[in-house]
Amino acid sequence: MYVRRLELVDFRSYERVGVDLEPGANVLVGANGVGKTNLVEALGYVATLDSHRVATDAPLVRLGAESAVIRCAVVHEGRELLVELEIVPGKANRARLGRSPARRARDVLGALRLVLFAPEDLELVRGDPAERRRYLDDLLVLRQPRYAGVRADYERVVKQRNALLRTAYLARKTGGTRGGDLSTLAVWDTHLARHGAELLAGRLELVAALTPHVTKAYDAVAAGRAEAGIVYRPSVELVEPVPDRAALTEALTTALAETRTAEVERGTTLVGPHRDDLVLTLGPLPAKGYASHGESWSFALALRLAAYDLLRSDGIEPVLALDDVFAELDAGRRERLAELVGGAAQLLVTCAVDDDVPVALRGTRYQVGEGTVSRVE
Ligand SMILES: Nc1ncnc2c1ncn2[C@@H]1O[C@H](COP(=O)(O)OP(=O)(O)OP(=O)(O)O)[C@@H](O)[C@H]1O
Repeated sequence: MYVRRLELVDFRSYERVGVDLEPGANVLVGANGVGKTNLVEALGYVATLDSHRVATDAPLVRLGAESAVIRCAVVHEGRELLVELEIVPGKANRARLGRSPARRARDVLGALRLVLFAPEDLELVRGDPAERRRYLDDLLVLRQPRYAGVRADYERVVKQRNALLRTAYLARKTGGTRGGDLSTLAVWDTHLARHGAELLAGRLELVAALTPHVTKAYDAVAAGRAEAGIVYRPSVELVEPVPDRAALTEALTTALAETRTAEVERGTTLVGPHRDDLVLTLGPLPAKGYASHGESWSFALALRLAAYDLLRSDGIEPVLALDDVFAELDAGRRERLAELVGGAAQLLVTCAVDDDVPVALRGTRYQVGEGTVSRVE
């Protein structure tokens, strides 16, 4: 799979820009702050409907504009598909696939499979569990787009259940009588257990498939230092490593009953996949709190390379984007990384200085200026 063309209107710093890309390596060069990351961020957004830099859509729209458009032509198995997304902050995104409007924006998921590694990914190792849950869920959706619906349903249930618990909590605190009614909580428990089990099952299956790829990728990046592992840590007790949906629903239902008093006391939902973590280990130690800067960086890179490898083993070779990566690496690691990714169907590399990019990856070159991208022949 590769992106043949990318067009942006009012996205980030770009008023209007278009760039034809090539299979193989594409190197986007430009001074700091000219908009290189904005280009790969736009493609990442098409792949996941999510930005790797911001949690809300407003910063993606150019200052002073009302909406942003990302349009890209994706070639897969010799066929070209046009994907268009209009981002309207505060409203649902609009999307087109080919010539037809999509019913929902999430219908575009699966059209572009792209794995992006960026400096922000250090947070995968050092940051809160939410970062690692997002990594897993984005990958889950990239592999099986139907999980976008599962994820959205689960998030909606948690939000509504939390609103109910919070209202009761506040009513109790203020001594009021209104809003303290928890009679519908049992209904929300049922929904939470059902959608939560679905999401949890997806994550557990994903982690089982991903683990050997993470170990292998870290070994390749860090050259035989401690072995890297990943362990899914659920907020409920599981008897088997990958239980079936019914067992997971049961486990969540039991855990909700057990924590009911604490949840009512604290006014929030304390069990479910939104409280889980993916623990990263280096040898016998957790990476978080123990790994050095270089090890953390290698682990974050290994997580992305493992995602790329897993998607590739599913049968569709994804696009790989490396944002500002090479400047962080010493010469040995640069060469090792170049060897690992050199064969990608399409590789997008951003950098401020050409010399940072290993010779083997210097394919098609683009000069990025303020609001412009031009190919260097
Ligand atoms: N919504 C927006 N409207 C206008 N400009 C924006 C918007 N969001 C970001 N920018 C501008 O885009 C620029 C950052 O672009 P980007 O992050 O792509 O830079 P870069 O070329 O990757 O830089 P570096 O090499 O430093 O990583 C900044 O100058 C920022 O002010």
